[in-house]
Amino acid sequence: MAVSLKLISHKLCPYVQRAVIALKEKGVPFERIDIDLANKPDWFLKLSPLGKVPVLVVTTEEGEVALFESNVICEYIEETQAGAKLHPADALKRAEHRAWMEFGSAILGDLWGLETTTDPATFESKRQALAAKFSRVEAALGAGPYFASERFGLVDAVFAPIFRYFDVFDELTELGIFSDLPKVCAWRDELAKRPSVRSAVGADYPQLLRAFLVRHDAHLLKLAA
Ligand SMILES: N[C@@H](CCC(=O)N[C@@H](CS)C(=O)NCC(=O)O)C(=O)O
Repeated sequence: MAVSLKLISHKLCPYVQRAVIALKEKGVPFERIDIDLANKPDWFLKLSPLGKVPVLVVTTEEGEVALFESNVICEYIEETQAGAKLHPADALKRAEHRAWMEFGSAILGDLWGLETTTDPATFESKRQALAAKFSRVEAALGAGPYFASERFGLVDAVFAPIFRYFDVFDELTELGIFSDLPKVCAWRDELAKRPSVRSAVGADYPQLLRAFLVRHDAHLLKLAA
């Protein structure tokens, strides 16, 4: 039914990257348009009710629909596109996976501010909140290599970009979030190898994220110094 898909995006955004991973896993062609979030174009503000990326513009014979909210976009891709199934067939399992996708978004809620804060106390409380959330992830993981064992799915697409964010932090300093979480570490390593993840996140990502941290004079950089 969809005639073309256009993803409005930003290179550093992990919400965008989960949608890109879903599209790549399905092998769906799409156009990616990066915008400057510090200077949002008017055409984008008209499309995006919250002024946030990603937005997936779906063009059909009937016209254009702009979808927002990354998890909704991922679900739309799963429901409408051929290719590998990214959700379990069982309704209860599928609901459980959707809950963990939301949990991934909650982790990003704690992450925002950790990378840009200049206040050590805020930094420490966010670090602890993240450590607590990842210990819940550890308890939820099975034998691996992916969230639902052998099959890569949307929960993996949500967490892979989150782990790539932490990879950059880990090059700077030891945050101690993953040290006692062997299943999380194994999952993180496995996801980093996935071709869809590598192409969604991009080889220039660490460099761009480091430049972002410098621009914000992040506390993280002071820990690393
Ligand atoms: N709940 C949204 C969050 C998206 C989001 O926060 N995107 C950030 C970039 S990573 C954004 O567009 N920020 C611009 C702004 O808030 O002005 C989703 O899942 O799509």
